[in-house]
Amino acid sequence: MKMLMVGAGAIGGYFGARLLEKGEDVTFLVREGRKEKIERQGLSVNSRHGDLHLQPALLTKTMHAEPFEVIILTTKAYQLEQAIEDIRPFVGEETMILPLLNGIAHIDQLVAAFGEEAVIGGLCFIESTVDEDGEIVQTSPIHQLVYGERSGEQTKRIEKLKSHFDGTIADFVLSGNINQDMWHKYMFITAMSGITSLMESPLGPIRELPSGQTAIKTLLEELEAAMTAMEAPIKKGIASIQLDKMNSMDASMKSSMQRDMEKGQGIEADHLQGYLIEKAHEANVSVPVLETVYTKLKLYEANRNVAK
Ligand SMILES: NC(=O)C1=CN([C@@H]2O[C@H](COP(=O)(O)OP(=O)(O)OC[C@H]3O[C@@H](n4cnc5c(N)ncnc54)[C@H](OP(=O)(O)O)[C@@H]3O)[C@@H](O)[C@H]2O)C=CC1
Ligand SMILES: CC(C)(CO)C(=O)C(=O)O
Repeated sequence: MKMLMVGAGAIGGYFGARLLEKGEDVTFLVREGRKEKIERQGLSVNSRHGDLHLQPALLTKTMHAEPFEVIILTTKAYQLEQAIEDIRPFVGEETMILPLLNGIAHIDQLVAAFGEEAVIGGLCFIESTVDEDGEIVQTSPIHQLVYGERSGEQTKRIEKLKSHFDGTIADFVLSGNINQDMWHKYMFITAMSGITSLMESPLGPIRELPSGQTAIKTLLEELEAAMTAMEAPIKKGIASIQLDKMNSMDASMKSSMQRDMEKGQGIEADHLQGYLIEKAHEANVSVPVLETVYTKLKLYEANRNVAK
């Protein structure tokens, strides 16, 4: 099955390398800078699940290639508009588009560009980053990719995809309710990235403080209220399940947003927190902790723009 991984960054590089390790037919769509780097030094993954060093097939947007059967999108949300234009030549009638971005707003963007049928659902749980040498560093035990038809059906194409994902040294999970899974992950990451970025701390020290525990709980409750008002397909009481999850995670856990801020890079504030604030306002749901988080993120963005 011909797969195109769009982006060879923290998650694209990781899951793409794992699929290549298994022997799958994966090509990376990259931009010039990344292409030169990978051609020069290879694609290296340093992971607690085993290191990899590969020389993968690379494509840039101006090169010719036949359409791919599956295109896995792993850019940041603020890079998606350009990525949509760049992948158009590689999308055929039968192509499945599988986004792994955090958030939910990108689904409408992709459906508008490629149609309802082309877009399947996806998300991932992994703690991964690209270091200063361009190598991928994957740290925590979890390295899970969840995917499925947004209709919830077990179609032939999703079964085929499963047969190619199965057996990879990473946890590829076919979901029968990917819409709900994506909303739950959206809630989780909005809180997790929000609180760790606001406090500039890994999760452990925040949640050990009673006030930190209250802040996380209140934020999750605000998110559940906003999503409920939006009629998102979430489980009732999910905020408390996610609080338990955050309390059971490794104390050293950081969010990718926080790591990006530490590196002075762009962040997905509007795609994650901003989108939900807009929807909460439309539904008259009050979200003061979420707004506090968002203010911090917007100040970071403003200072970063001044420093550029
Ligand atoms: N990192 C993590 O642990 C997790 C991240 N996520 C989510 O996954 C998504 C990706 O994050 P992450 O992997 O950290 O981001 P990275 O910045 O590490 O990787 C994004 C990659 O996409 C590439 N890219 C951007 N636009 C294009 C394009 N038009 N064509 C080809 N390549 C392109 C970038 O290339 P270039 O090198 O040229 O800039 C970069 O290598 C985000 O939505 C994030 O929230 C979800 C779970 C965990
Ligand atoms: C919280 C985590 C690491 C879980 O996958 C994540 O999604 C992120 O930081 O973007």
